[in-house]
Amino acid sequence: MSIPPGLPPNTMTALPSISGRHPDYKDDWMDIPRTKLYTNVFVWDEIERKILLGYKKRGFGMGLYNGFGGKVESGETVSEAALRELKEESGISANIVHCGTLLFFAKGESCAHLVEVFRATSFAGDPTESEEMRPDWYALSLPDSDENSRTRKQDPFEEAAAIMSNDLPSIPFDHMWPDVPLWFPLMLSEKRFIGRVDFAKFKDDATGTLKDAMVKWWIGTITATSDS
Ligand SMILES: CNc1ncnc2c1ncn2[C@@H]1O[C@H](COP(=O)(O)OP(=O)(O)OP(=O)(O)O)[C@@H](O)[C@H]1O
Repeated sequence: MSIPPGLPPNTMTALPSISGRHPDYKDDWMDIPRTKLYTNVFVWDEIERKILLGYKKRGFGMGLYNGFGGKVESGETVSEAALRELKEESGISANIVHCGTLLFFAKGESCAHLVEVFRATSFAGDPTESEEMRPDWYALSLPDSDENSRTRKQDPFEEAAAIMSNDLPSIPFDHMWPDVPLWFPLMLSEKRFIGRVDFAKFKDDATGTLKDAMVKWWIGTITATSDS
């Protein structure tokens, strides 16, 4: 499948890719009226095997865990916005590296989120709760999938890390945006990725309420040649 509309069109072949759709969704990518630029920063410590996530206390994504980020304000670069939001929401500073570009659109909304994702493994300061986010450390791990558990069992370093594991809680993937498990493993393995996920409201069988579900998605790993 080719790179979805709305993503940087001149990106070199992005391979391999992960794509899928909801069984009840037959349409193509939705038309996006407008796009706003956002940042999202994930900070982890390779040695202590821990990752910092924030619990969103208000507004968009309230009740979910995520990296730290927000809207890019006029006059600032994307990296400046990423560092500002990280500091405002978590109290820390970090050496950030850009690793992904993700486009999210929910049916009926007036605006899509174009999210520039950054990673950092060196940082300064103590995580501090803000009005918007409550930061906490979680044990560094991959989301559960057949693929991940297969590779984990084969990797002696992962096994050793699990044995030495800290007492931190595991990453609450069930209380994060549903797209996170699609690209999180790419981010942790320091790959570069682009992707798009469209959402629509579906009835949640368990609660009977309408819930945003992923209806169409595509994530591609950017090959090394795209830098040239
Ligand atoms: C749909 N799938 C998604 N998966 C993962 N992350 C997602 C996301 N969709 C949005 N995000 C992130 O959610 C934050 C919203 O930021 P948000 O609080 O709205 O921005 P900002 O802090 O500027 O808002 P205020 O106006 O100050 O409240 C920001 O990090 C953005 O990257």
